[in-house]
Amino acid sequence: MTELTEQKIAIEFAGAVKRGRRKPIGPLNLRIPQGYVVALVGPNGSGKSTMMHLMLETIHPDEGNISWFGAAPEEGLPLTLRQQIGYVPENPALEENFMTAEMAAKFRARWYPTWDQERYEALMTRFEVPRHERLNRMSKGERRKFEIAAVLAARPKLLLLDEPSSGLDPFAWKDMIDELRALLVGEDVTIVLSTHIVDEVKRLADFIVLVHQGKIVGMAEKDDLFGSWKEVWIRGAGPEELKTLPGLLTFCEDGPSIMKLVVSDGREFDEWCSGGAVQLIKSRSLELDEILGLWIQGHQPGQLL
Ligand SMILES: Nc1ncnc2c1ncn2[C@@H]1O[C@H](COP(=O)(O)OP(=O)(O)OP(=O)(O)O)[C@@H](O)[C@H]1O
Repeated sequence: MTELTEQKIAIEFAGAVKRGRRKPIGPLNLRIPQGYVVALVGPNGSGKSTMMHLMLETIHPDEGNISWFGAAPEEGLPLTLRQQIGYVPENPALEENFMTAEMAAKFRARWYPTWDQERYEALMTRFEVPRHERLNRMSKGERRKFEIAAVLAARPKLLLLDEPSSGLDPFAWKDMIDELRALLVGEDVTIVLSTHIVDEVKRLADFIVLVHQGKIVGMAEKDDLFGSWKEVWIRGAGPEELKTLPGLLTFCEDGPSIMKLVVSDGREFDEWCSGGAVQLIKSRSLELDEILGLWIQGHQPGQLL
């Protein structure tokens, strides 16, 4: 993709800090490129939902600022922009609890000028959501399906999804992924997604932002992250020889004269290996949780921040 500096930016955090948490969240510095899917990942309590609320302006930063599509209006988010932001919260809003899905959809149709009733109907049918049930009487998954149908029907320019698949059965989960992917093809929409589901990251995200203890550890392109870090087993090199291996992250002995390594750049490793003295026994790509673990420890993947 084009360099991030040349990209249009949907949301920018510039030194934003939110206090009043057990630990302050921030300072956050982040540029979310327009038209891409950015997955916020990180342990529980690291600050992902707080970042969503800052992006929605349901809370304000105590320091620094946030801008939307290149503007940081002093008087806050203008109505016209608010109406272009769709949000699926981690826990559904209480205000709509006593409405049926139909009533809540009517309410939202008035709020969003881009509301697409046909799309809403099609999604509700596809998800098999009971239309005349009060939202607080729905199962957790049914309620979540309504939230997703309603947020997609609003055709937002910026879509904030806080653990959207929580409570969804695998069929509905696949439908949701398909719908989100379809949305990305046809429209100039930016999606920020907070998730703990590896498959969701793999299937949707363009970029991954790792959040840890209220700080942004970094932002990387998903394909770079998944493609390059590898665990390899070799014979014929000890700790001394390994000093010459570029991109070595960790190593340990794993049997007689066998070393197990994690390397950040598969190609550099292949070149290093091709000298002849070192024998490659086997290799595997790291899983996301392993990659994130190393990243939190301070090993840097190709980063954009
Ligand atoms: N309304 C609030 N008032 C004060 N502190 C809060 C509030 N909401 C969250 N926190 C605190 O802020 C920190 C970050 O919470 P946040 O919900 O943003 O994390 P998260 O990364 O979304 O976690 P999870 O993965 O569990 O959803 C936590 O220490 C939490 O206790």
